[in-house]
Amino acid sequence: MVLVATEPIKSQSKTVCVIGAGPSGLVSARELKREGHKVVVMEQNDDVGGQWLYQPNVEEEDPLGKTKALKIHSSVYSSLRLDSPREVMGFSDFPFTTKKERDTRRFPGHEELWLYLKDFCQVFGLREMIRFNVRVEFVGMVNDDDDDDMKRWMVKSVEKKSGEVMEEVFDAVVVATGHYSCPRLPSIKGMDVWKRKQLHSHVYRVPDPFRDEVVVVVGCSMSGQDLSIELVKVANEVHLSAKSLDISSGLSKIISKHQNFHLHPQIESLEEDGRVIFADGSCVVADTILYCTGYWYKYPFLESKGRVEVDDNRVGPLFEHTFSPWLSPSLSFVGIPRKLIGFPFFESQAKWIAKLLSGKTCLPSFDQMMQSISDFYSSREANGIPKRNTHDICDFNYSDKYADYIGFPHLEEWRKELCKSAIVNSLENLETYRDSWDNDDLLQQTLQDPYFTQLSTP
Ligand SMILES: Cc1cc2nc3c(=O)[nH]c(=O)nc-3n(C[C@H](O)[C@H](O)[C@H](O)COP(=O)(O)OP(=O)(O)OC[C@H]3O[C@@H](n4cnc5c(N)ncnc54)[C@H](O)[C@@H]3O)c2cc1C
Repeated sequence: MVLVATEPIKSQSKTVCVIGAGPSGLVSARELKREGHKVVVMEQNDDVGGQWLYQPNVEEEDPLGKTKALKIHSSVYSSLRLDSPREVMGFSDFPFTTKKERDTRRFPGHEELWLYLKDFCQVFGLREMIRFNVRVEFVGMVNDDDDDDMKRWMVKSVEKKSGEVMEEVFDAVVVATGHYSCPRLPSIKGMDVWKRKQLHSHVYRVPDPFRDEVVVVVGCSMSGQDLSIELVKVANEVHLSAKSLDISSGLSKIISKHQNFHLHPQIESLEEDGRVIFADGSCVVADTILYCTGYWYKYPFLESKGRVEVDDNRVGPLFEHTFSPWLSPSLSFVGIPRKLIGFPFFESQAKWIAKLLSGKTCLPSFDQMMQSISDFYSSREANGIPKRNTHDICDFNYSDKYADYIGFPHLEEWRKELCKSAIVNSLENLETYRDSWDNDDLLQQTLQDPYFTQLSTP
């Protein structure tokens, strides 16, 4: 498509509020700083890392996450290891290499990624831009009636310890608040009358509380599989309820290895006496139901007057999952797409936003952005992809197309190959794929790539 660009914005340096100091917010702060913008990052936690800042104490959190204000951001559990090899995860000029006396595994535990993000902050001098323990409670336009393309934004925040409220106006806001914190629950008959323990994986940390229990795990995606495999070692029985019984051979192998591990179809109903009845008529009396059923996108602080809304987990309308046609370039979102190689993609989003704000590039016209969004929705619908999966992008061509908008290099072929290889391995050898790598040639080629020998400089 030939794009008719809107006028580049005039002034070079902007005041920008980035909300969130997870991977998306950190790389946004770096790119904005590099472009000469004045950046304030507001982070509700007391350190950087987002999901990767492990929060072990979940006692105060509502186990089903139904309450309005969640206290805990991270959904990471103690034993979690990355599901993609470390080599594919790093930002373009800051490889996620191994360090002495750290977790040097190819699929390291979560703490290693948190340390990588802390190193990233240190090397690029990001900490001084971050206000910790500051929660953003309101973001709204201050000049909505103006025709001015460049809206300005009121950001109201609360310092969590002192309760001090701040109101500030910024030229632009980058929303980088993540989307794996607000539990999404299925609607199951009898859920409200089932009196035993029900919780969402958001508050699962360790297997011990489930020792000797009968546990029903609902949902068979990565967390559902990982947690079932962990629980089967301590629980009396684990019953995994999946939408489809057509599971990977890797999962089948594990189920057949354990006599106390059972696969079921979806739950039909929950009964007051503790029974869980499945769609095929089978039934168990369970102690606990653990919902591994995903998360909602949520922006409770954002007052966009209907210009960006979440409808059935679609955040929109957003051009390329990043820009609202009405509110760009002063309002943008980083980190919305799921299932792509995350960090390099967040980096390309951040670069685009930073260059737009400094007027070095521009967006297509309003009509073109709306048309592109509409075409995208139609093509997803034609392919039978439900609205709630709008932001699931499993296609490397998409990240390449995205990179082309700003002249960011395409993902290296080795990254794509490593990623695909890990997926194939996990489908076959779910229990062992993180520790046994059967494609040594590919790995050797990868490690010779200049990416791993370049120096990371701010
Ligand atoms: C269990 C689990 C396993 C995962 N495994 C992998 C994996 O193996 N590989 C992978 O690439 N990805 C994985 N992910 C995805 C992970 O979310 C991304 O890697 C990454 O953390 C997304 O970064 P982000 O910065 O967009 O969001 P987050 O990491 O969620 O960071 C958002 C930040 O915004 C802050 N924030 C939110 N609201 C506010 C507010 N109102 N005011 C101030 N601050 C706010 C939060 O405190 C947080 O620090 C996993 C996710 C989960 C839950």
